Amino acid sequence: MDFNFYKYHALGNDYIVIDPQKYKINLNESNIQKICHRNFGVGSDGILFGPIFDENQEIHVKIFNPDGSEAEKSGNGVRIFSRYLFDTQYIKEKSFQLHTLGGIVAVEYLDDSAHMIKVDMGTVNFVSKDIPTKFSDAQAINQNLIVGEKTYTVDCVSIGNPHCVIPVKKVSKQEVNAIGPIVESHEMFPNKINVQFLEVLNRNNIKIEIWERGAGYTLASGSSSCAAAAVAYKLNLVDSDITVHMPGGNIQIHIDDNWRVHMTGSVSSVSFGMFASDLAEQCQK
Ligand SMILES: N[C@@H](CCC[C@H](N)C(=O)O)C(=O)O
Repeated sequence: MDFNFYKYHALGNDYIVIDPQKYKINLNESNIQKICHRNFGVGSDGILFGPIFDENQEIHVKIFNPDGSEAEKSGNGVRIFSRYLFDTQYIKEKSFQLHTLGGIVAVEYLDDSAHMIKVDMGTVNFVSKDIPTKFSDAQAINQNLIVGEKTYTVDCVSIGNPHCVIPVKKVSKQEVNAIGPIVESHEMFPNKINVQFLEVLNRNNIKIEIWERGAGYTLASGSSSCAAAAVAYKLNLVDSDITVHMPGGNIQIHIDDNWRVHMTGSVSSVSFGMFASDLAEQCQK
């Protein structure tokens, strides 16, 4: 039986997979918002729409935030989508390449059931205008960001999607919920930005709290883990193998000599199902 949607989570960061090869749907902004809504829809931190095959039969995925915006990349999203491709037998090999708007990622299944997945997330980029930010320094490292009455020292980076990392003594959910939405839409970030508060525990462990662009507070984020680890490494606060601790669980990061970020983490299946008549009819419009 073919289902309309599949749901997975990666450390509590949950995504709905909708497969255009199996289910026809009009994924406009309003329909995405409805599906992701935790009261009016199925509920999730985003939608993964794929596989979409190009002329070379290479696989592409589109990543949507719950506000309906499209993200260039998602670390948990690519692992979850890779697990879907494994579960539905689109991919039978141990490794393959997946295309996202933010670049190609190399995926490797680490066990026979694809519960642990390793992804080469690509190279980190600290160049202010590439991220993009409006900082005048070439690199968006150690920049002052005025948020209300307070000035934060922030470090911004792109791993395909944009991130603003705020190193602090101790991370708190309360602070990320208060400051995150302001930083996300700050005038210094023309495409908006994902926000992480970063606490360095020791040279191999960091802790983050996350405010995601287009999604809000999330329990975990793969690209945020890459961004925060890369900033901590750039500031020489950690070594190249880092465990990122988040409220939903841990992700392992390795940064190689060329600043490529390798991310390893789990994926769990949650449910599959059908959109029932009211939601289904709305989403065909
Ligand atoms: N949950 C993701 C990030 C999803 C995209 C992000 N909200 C954006 O707009 O860039 C992850 O695991 O990386």
